[in-house]
Amino acid sequence: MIIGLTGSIASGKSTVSNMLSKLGFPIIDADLIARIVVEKGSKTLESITESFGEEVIADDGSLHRGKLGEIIFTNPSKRKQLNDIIHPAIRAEMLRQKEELIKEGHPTIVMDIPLLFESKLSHYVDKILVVTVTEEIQLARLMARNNYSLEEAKARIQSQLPLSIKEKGADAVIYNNGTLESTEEQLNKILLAWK
Ligand SMILES: CC(C)(COP(=O)(O)OP(=O)(O)OC[C@H]1O[C@@H](n2cnc3c(N)ncnc32)[C@H](O)[C@@H]1O)[C@@H](O)C(=O)NCCC(=O)NCCS
Ligand SMILES: Nc1ncnc2c1ncn2[C@@H]1O[C@H](COP(=O)(O)OP(=O)(O)OP(=O)(O)O)[C@@H](O)[C@H]1O
Repeated sequence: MIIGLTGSIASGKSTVSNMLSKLGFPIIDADLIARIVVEKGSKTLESITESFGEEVIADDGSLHRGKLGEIIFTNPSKRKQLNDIIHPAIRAEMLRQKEELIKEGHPTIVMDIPLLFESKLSHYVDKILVVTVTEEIQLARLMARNNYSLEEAKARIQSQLPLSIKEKGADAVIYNNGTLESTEEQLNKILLAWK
């Protein structure tokens, strides 16, 4: 069984993914892959530089994530431009890792994909688990975690589909507004039901 773990920015996907990892499930992490495919010297980083200019490259030749983030989270057409460059590479690596884990004989695999719905990747997975929070808590946690201003945090939240829509497309929903214990309890119940 392939579990698709999704939600919105700062809703708690990594928190739940860490819990699943501790339970022994192998995790395919789209955010981590997104970092690997743009490493120095990669074709993808070359394409990004061609489209966005040297201003998104740091002094050491690596991607300046802050600069690129400033551009794409406030401009939908630039965001699409980046997605068109980087998403094919991310998808290819996610599928490669999935095949490898299946070959290794893992009965259950978790794919942590923030943009599962936006990128229409539901067919990659058998069950969709959405981690949700209230807008208020999401904003507060995002500002605290990344030191973002209200505007920066809102821009990032608005670059994704609303959580209310993602909840409707879920096989199960974890409400991550309370304690970590409460989140873990919900997760355990869902896993039991899916056994
Ligand atoms: C623009 C980049 C360089 C900014 O890097 P930064 O370190 O500030 O953010 P990070 O990568 O940790 O992403 C944080 C969160 O932002 C959200 N996010 C990232 N990219 C996008 C996007 N293109 N559209 C909407 N939300 C996004 C996701 O919820 C993600 O979990 C980076 O987010 C990126 O390369 N994005 C494109 C790849 C992508 O779509 N990743 C999402 C998972 S496939
Ligand atoms: N139940 C909780 N109680 C308190 N803080 C929490 C809880 N769940 C998550 N957090 C905190 O909220 C922030 C966002 O959580 P997390 O990083 O898991 O979200 P995410 O969905 O993976 O975000 P992103 O899409 O940006 O990768 C983190 O700083 C995390 O420590």
